Amino acid sequence: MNDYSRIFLGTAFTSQSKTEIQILKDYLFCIDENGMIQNVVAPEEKLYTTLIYEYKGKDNFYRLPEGQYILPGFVDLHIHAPQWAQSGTALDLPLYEWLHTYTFPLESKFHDLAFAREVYNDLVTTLLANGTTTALYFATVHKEASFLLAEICAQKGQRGLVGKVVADDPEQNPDYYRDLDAKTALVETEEFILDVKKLAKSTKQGVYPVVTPRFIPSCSDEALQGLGELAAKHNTHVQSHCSESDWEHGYVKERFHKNDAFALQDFGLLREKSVMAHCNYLEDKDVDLFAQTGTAIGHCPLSNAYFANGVIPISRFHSKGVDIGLGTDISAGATPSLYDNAKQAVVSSRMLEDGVDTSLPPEKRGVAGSRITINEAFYLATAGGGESLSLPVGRLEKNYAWDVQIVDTQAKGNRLPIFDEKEELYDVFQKMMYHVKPVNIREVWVQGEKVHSN
Ligand SMILES: O=c1[nH]c(=O)c2nc[nH]c2[nH]1
Repeated sequence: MNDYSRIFLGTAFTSQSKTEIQILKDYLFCIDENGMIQNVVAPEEKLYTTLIYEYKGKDNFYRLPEGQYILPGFVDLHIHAPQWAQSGTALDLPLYEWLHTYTFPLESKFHDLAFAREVYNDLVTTLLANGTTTALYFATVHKEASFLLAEICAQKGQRGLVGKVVADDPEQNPDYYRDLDAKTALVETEEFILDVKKLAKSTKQGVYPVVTPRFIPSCSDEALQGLGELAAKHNTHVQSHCSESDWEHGYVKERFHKNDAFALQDFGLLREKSVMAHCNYLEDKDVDLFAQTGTAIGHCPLSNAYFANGVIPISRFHSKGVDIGLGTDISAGATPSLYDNAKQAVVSSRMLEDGVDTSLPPEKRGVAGSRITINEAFYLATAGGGESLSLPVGRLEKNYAWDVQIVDTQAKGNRLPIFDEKEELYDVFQKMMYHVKPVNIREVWVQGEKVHSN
């Protein structure tokens, strides 16, 4: 007698490699009490009929209806939770002005816990409804409100990795929104790390504290150094922005006479569990340093269209062995959906390959070899995100967490354009990646628990 806490029978899609999709037609997924996938059983295996015989008709046996499919839950590798309150506005300014005119004033309001609760509750619910089961969040400089975000993730069942933002440099941050000084920032960061680690003990899917220098321009040397030490001492994840725009990349070069990657490395901030957002201006030596240290890139294609002043050569960086995942970068990217960002990642890569200035001859217009496919974008949103965080999520395989979204291609209100019962499953997959909306996402599961249904 097998003893699984749940068994799902359905057709699923998962990454086989960075560029290939594995189609698991009518497979059984056997989940244990810790919410981990214990077994993945193909119809041709002997065990298949035994398991169906044992579990069919029981409450813990789930057979997907016709037209529904299982995808891994998405991993949002870069998102500013407080900025949900301004999502869709103010995208007409360059980064520096956007931060000072709109973003810092908004984030400063998160000392108000009632406001923070309202925004964070709504955001976490919205992300789950969009199929995002894991998120790597920037909160604000406020320790209590940042902890509240971790608590809301814990309550709602999302795997949240949360950073109390550090921004202490009085030259670069307004008086109304910054840490008092480096020492206070470090003390509060350490308290935050310990509080979230304690919360994690009672949270099935896990919540994680993240050391979060906003970006080099926001932080003093003392804060950057201390944060590197805290990350090592408590073995935490680290996140920041890196080589993000002409202005930011230039600022770091002027201050340290080197690129962001090497400056961050000097402060101990490039680690196996580090994720750096954007990274559009990495040179080959920076990419090699990322690969050596295990640092990952959080690719945010929609945000990049507004603030990066260029398209990141994601295909080249991927081929150099760096882990890469996908981020919404709310609110510089104005959508909570990683489906939208996956599509944009493909589109941006195509524009980089072909070029955009039609006054140039075709052979001079673009950067050859830059395109990625929707398979690769799916990989970034799922397995790539899991690898970037060193967590067993983003794949439908034994010993991975049961973090999934169940997608209904026939949902009323957004029926996908599938007109042939015998449509190739790979075509169904592509149509899902291009057409799914929250209305299609029937259920979301994290660590073996249902956290959203529609
Ligand atoms: O897209 C961005 N959003 C931010 O909030 C931010 N802060 C520094 N650099 C940033 N980039």
